[in-house]
Amino acid sequence: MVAGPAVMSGDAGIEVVDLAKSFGGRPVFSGLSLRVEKGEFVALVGPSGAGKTTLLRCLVRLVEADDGEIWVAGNAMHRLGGRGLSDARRHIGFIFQQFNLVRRRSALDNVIGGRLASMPFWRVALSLYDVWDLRAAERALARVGLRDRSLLRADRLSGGQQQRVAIARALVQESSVLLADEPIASLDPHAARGVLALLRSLARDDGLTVLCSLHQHDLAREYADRVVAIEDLGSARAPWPARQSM
Ligand SMILES: Nc1ncnc2c1ncn2[C@@H]1O[C@H](COP(=O)(O)OP(=O)(O)OP(=O)(O)O)[C@@H](O)[C@H]1O
Repeated sequence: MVAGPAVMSGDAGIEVVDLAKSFGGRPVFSGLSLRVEKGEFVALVGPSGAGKTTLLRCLVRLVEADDGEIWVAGNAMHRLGGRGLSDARRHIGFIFQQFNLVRRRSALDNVIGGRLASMPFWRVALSLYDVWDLRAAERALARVGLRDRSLLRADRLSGGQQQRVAIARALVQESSVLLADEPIASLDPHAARGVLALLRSLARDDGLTVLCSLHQHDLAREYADRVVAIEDLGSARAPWPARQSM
């Protein structure tokens, strides 16, 4: 990894420089560079196996890159460790295809879960949240259009509503960057459009930086400010035969 200042002087929301990752000696990508401006909604497309999930996970160091620089919200993620890395991750929202909600807990409880890292365990176990946390969770649910669903159990909500709860959980972390990995893959077309419209609004109206992997190129073009193909970002080399299946 390249040495450098711990805080980026530029103003990108996300910047990746010369990133390389292989698994067991098989390269997924190398020399991959990407810049996403603050407040920009970028859709990441590419064939199955091209490395979209790997790239998103590298950004938060859930997967360790072999080489390169990773800057997210001004933090040099590639240089951080321990507490510094945890603190940086706390302000990066990660949205998954399968929502990852606690099904038997209310929407509100799930959203408050986004603040767990800053709460003592006993308060979480007893659902003793302070007023500030509650208000923040209610605001986040209102922002995603679910003010009137806050007390419903997550498994009583539709797929689109569950994904909105997951987005609210990311918002309550005070994230300035949202990483979304196939967030609409489990949704019907109507709900999928609703989630993409919400991500677009969070970028345009709230200034969040959004990087979202998608398979549907038409929806990517319709909703994102910019569509990037992972294979154009560097020497992306999906392990054969994944690229062949396109
Ligand atoms: N933990 C791992 N160990 C070994 N190989 C892996 C691991 N994670 C991913 N890969 C491989 O890396 C390549 C990229 O996978 P990745 O999931 O990032 O692709 P993707 O573009 O997100 O695909 P999809 O669109 O199908 O989700 C694939 O060939 C995959 O098999």
